[in-house]
Amino acid sequence: MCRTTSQQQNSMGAWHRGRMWASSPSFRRHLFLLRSLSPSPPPPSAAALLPHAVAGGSRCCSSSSLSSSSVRVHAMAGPPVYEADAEAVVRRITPPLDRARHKGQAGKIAVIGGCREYTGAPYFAAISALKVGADLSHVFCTRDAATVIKSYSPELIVHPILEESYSVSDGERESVSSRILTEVSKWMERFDCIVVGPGLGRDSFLLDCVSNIMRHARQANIPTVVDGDGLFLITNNLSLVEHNSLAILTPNVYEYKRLVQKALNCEVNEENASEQLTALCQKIGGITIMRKGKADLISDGKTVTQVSTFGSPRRCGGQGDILAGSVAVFASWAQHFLLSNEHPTEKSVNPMMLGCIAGSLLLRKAASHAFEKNRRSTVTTDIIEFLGKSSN
Ligand SMILES: NC(=O)C1=CN([C@@H]2O[C@H](COP(=O)(O)OP(=O)(O)OC[C@H]3O[C@@H](n4cnc5c(N)ncnc54)[C@H](O)[C@@H]3O)[C@@H](O)[C@H]2O)[C@@H](O)CC1
Ligand SMILES: Nc1ncnc2c1ncn2[C@@H]1O[C@H](COP(=O)(O)OP(=O)(O)OP(=O)(O)O)[C@@H](O)[C@H]1O
Ligand SMILES: [Mg+2]
Repeated sequence: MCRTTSQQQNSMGAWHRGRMWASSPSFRRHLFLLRSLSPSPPPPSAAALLPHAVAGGSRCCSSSSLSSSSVRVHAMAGPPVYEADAEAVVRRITPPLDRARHKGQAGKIAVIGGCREYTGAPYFAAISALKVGADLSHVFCTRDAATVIKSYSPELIVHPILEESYSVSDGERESVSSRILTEVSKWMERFDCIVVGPGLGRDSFLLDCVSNIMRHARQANIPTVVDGDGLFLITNNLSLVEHNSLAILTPNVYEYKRLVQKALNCEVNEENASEQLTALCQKIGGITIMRKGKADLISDGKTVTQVSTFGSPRRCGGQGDILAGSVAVFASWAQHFLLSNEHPTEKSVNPMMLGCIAGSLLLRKAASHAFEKNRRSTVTTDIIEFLGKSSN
């Protein structure tokens, strides 16, 4: 009969415990966290799961060559940036299509935007939120824009309540401003996330009113995605988002440049992209920023991650609007997912980061499908058509 020594028994026990740990849900949750949000060089076993590590926003080595020394070298040029396991993030935070659920439980989103010039942007953001899987999507826009946006889609709930300077006399400003805030506040508590800025325009009176709406959303703890002209607004008044952990900024290349100039008082540094992004998040405090570009670089000032799945070579306007609407839905799903999850490690994950990761991947996949079908004639509506096929 084969007899095992106590040392062998101990090591067998450890092996069994290891196997059980490896197959346990908490181990899988651990791996998921390492793969999607690892801020520092992961242990060797987890390193193998990382598709690749990058520094300064550009790819530098493959997983097989990921060693602590390579990470150290790149860490000198800014914190290492790992490609997020965005597929895993999307799978994990997307709620099941459960027959027991009722309308609203998969999310209620509002877009604050739409003026005389721009009606496409708020429509793209709001309809994308619905197509990603939210149950209700509202748009708060000016009167001029409302009829146009309604005519694009009967699915959207459109509130024609914002006003631009040209339609308000000096004497009316205060009362109109407070009426607008009262009107939006009635709805605010119902929203899981708001998107401020797509097609908002830059009228000073309108932006003052939207500043009040942002302050109200913050008091009500509503996650807020700031995009387009919303970024113009906050760049000139950073206190609107300072230390708001529920704020997500999604700047494009020009919006990022203006933000860096204003907040850091310097120019964009491509060599040290991740370090600069981290510094920007820390300077503003508490917020999450997704710097859009060839790779979407995402940080909350503590970790930096990126999504670089190839989407499409078409750069038609409106893709950022799809992204903003999608991020809003995913951020609210991530918040619900983490709140209903007991695991302590996952409690420390930032749901706003997960929302950005998931939104970025979805847009890129949809853009890729649309380009395959439409080639150079691909436009934003073509991409929206593929949001369903690209999600879970
Ligand atoms: N169909 C629509 O209604 C659309 C409306 N949009 C809205 O349009 C508004 C303005 O957004 P934009 O992204 O156009 O913002 P900007 O007004 O900042 O940029 C306009 C364009 O000017 C150029 N530009 C800006 N800054 C520059 C710089 N420093 N150096 C060189 N070129 C520069 C770029 O080509 C840029 O695309 C936003 O409210 C946005 O949401 C866009 O989302 C696109 C689609
Ligand atoms: N050079 C690029 N290569 C690949 N993808 C890109 C590139 N630039 C942007 N993207 C993708 O397109 C998405 C939208 O980014 P973009 O910079 O076009 O936003 P935007 O200018 O705000 O768009 P919008 O026209 O809606 O305002 C980003 O998430 C990113 O994934
Ligand atoms: Mg934009």
